[in-house]
This record gives sequence, C-alpha cells and structure tokens, in this order.
Amino acid sequence: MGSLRSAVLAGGGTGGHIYPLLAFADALKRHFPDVRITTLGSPKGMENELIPPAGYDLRLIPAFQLPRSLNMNLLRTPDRMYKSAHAAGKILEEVQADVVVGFGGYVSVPAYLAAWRRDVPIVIHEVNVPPGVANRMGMRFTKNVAVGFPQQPQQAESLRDARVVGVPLRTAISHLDRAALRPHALYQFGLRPDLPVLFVSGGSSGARTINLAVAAAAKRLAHAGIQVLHVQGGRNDPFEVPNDLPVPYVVLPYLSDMQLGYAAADLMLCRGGAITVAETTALGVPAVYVPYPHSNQEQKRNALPVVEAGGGILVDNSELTPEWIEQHIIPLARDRQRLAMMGAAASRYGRRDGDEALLEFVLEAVAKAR
Ligand SMILES: CC(=O)N[C@H]1[C@@H](OP(=O)(O)OP(=O)(O)OC[C@H]2O[C@@H](n3ccc(=O)[nH]c3=O)[C@H](O)[C@@H]2O)O[C@H](CO)[C@@H](O)[C@@H]1O
Repeated sequence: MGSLRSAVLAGGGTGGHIYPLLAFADALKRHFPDVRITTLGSPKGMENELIPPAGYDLRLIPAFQLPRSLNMNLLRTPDRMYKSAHAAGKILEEVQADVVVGFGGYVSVPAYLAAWRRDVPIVIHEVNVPPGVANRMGMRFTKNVAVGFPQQPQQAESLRDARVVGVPLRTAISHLDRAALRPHALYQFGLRPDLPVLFVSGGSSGARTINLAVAAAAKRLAHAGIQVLHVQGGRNDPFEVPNDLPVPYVVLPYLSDMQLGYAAADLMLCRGGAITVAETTALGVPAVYVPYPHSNQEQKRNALPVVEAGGGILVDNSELTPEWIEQHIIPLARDRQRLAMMGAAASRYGRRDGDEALLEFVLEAVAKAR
C-alpha cells in the first residue's frame, strides 16, 4: 500500500453522501494513523450534525445551488462558484492535500475545481444512476471514478469505465453480527424477543408517505403481533401512533446507532437510497423498498437488482397504503422461512469491504499522479 499525508474529503447535504465519507475517513485513519483528514461541507447540510461528533475537522465553504441538469456555463458564472472554489482552494493549500475524494453533493464541485486547478489528484465516489450533478461535473476533471454497485457501469455511459468498489460502510455496520447484537438491541428499544420486528426508516431525512402509511397501519400490525421500530427521519414531521397498542410500537426521531436497528429487525421497510440498500444487503436484512418517486428513478434502480436477486420486494410509493401493509407486510413479517431466504439472497448481493476497496483505488490514483 502507498502512503498519504493529507486528504480532503468533500461531500454533503444528506446522510447518503456523508456516511460513506465518514466510513472512508475511518479506513484512512486505520491504515495511516498520522494522516491529516479535512472534510469540506456547506453551512446548512447534515454534515454539520454528523461530521464534528465523529471527530473530523469540518471546514465550511460558501454554499451555492447547482442546477438540476449539468451546465458547464456554471464554470464561467463567477461570483458564488468562484467564491466557493476559492475558499476550497485556500483549504487545499493550507493542508497540502495529496488528494481530494468527493462523494457528491453541492459542496464537491468547488473542491473538484480547486483540486483541478492545483493538479491535486481527484477521486470521485458515485452511488447513483444517473450520477449526481456535482459528480458529473467532477468527471470532467478526472477519470478516477469509483462506484458503489456492480450494475452502475452498464447503466450510465459516464460510469462505463468506473471501478466497482462497493460503498464504504460505518464499521459498526460492516462488522455487525446481527444475531449477537439482537438481544441487546431489543432490550435498548424495549422490544420483545418473542415477536417479529418491522424496522421502518425513510432514509436520513425520513419519508412522509412511509411514516403516515405505517402509523395508520399501527393497529393492524399490533393485532397481528408485529412490533414496530419506526425512525421518523432527521428532517420530517412527527406523526401520531395510538398509545394503547397491545405490542410495542417504538418511534424515534433519528437513530445514530443504525446497527441497533438492523440487529433488531426481522424485516425492514425503507426507501431505496443507495446507502440504505448497501447496508441492508451487506447485512442480509430482508426489505420492502418504497423508492422515492421524484428523483429520476434512481432509488428504483438501486433496489431493483436486490429484488431481482430475491432479497426484497418493491412497492410503488403511491401503492403503500395501510391496506397494502396489511395484505403484504403482515404475512411476510410472520413468515420466518421466507424472511430467512430473502435475507440470504440479499447478503449474496451485498458486500462489506467498500471502505477498503475505495482506499486501494485512491492510493492507486495518488501513486499514478506522483
Ligand atoms: C430523496 C433523495 O434524493 N435521497 C437520496 C439520498 O438519500 P439519503 O440521504 O436518505 O441516503 P441513503 O438512504 O442512501 O442513506 C441513509 C443513511 O442514513 C443512515 N441513517 C438513516 C436514518 C437514521 O435514523 N439514521 C441513520 O444513520 C442510514 O443508515 C444510511 O447510512 O442519498 C442517496 C445516496 O446518494 C440517494 O441514493 C437517495 O436517492
């Protein structure tokens, strides 16, 4: 393995960009205990809540809104973009960056621009198809593109030559032994060991449709003997659940220790965010995926290969009603054999070594540039 003295990691907005960044930072630290790690974020993203508690240096650069489609005129539209790239450049110089690794989100663009102008190698990690606007812009400046899933290079021309490295997952998740942690997780949440647990999470910001549909099905789930562990999501409105249910229905605003949720879960109900899909499959958690309908079908593309492999089922956002939950989720949550088969299929699709594989790719990129 090569070496690194200073790395700048850029990625922000929602958890989907930040958790892989943090997992990669941890891998860097493990291999190079003296490496200087600097993360770049913008003032309003979830990075402000997630990165400082993880112990990494977070530098904020002025935010600017990217258009939804790629428009190279942006690079000529000075002001805000220039201000952000200038701020990123000053940080790259101060920390004498050997590499910039970008995970997407608005804040990655100024980092890519600043690195390109200073001949600092750039590595892009992309988990979605189509790739996000920020990363697509970054691809104008580097060929070092890594992706999270094996189908991505076939699905997008811009990713055709990308290296499949998997998704860096937090070690609490990638090293998780679900069965061993389960008793502790159930105890922590006040759940019973004798009844199945449906774990509900709409991704880092939460999902209104999922929250409301499951809450409205609370009585039916409870009377069928299904416990619910329901994470509302960082940026979502609270919802009402009856308080006289015969079995536990636990609502949490946000769960930092997601490994506990995965350990408690017999079945998951979730969106199809790329990192969520990487985690459920790495851990072999059978899941019902409800892709977010307004983002270019990216979440459906994330979940479909898992479903085709037998690791979960897919339902349209508009079809997720309390009746659908009663007809499909209740029988599934009670069918231990089917859940075990789905879990095994999910884990054949998933992988746990994305952090190490991305690190290897980054070191190769740095060595190539030297
Ligand atoms: C609406 C939208 O555009 N969503 C995008 C966003 O999703 P989002 O930001 O929701 O990201 P993902 O679903 O991919 O990942 C969510 C992450 O948050 C963690 N988590 C979640 C809830 C919680 O209480 N605690 C917790 O730790 C999960 O364990 C996971 O690590 O980024 C993903 C990755 O680019 C994209 O694929 C999604 O399409």
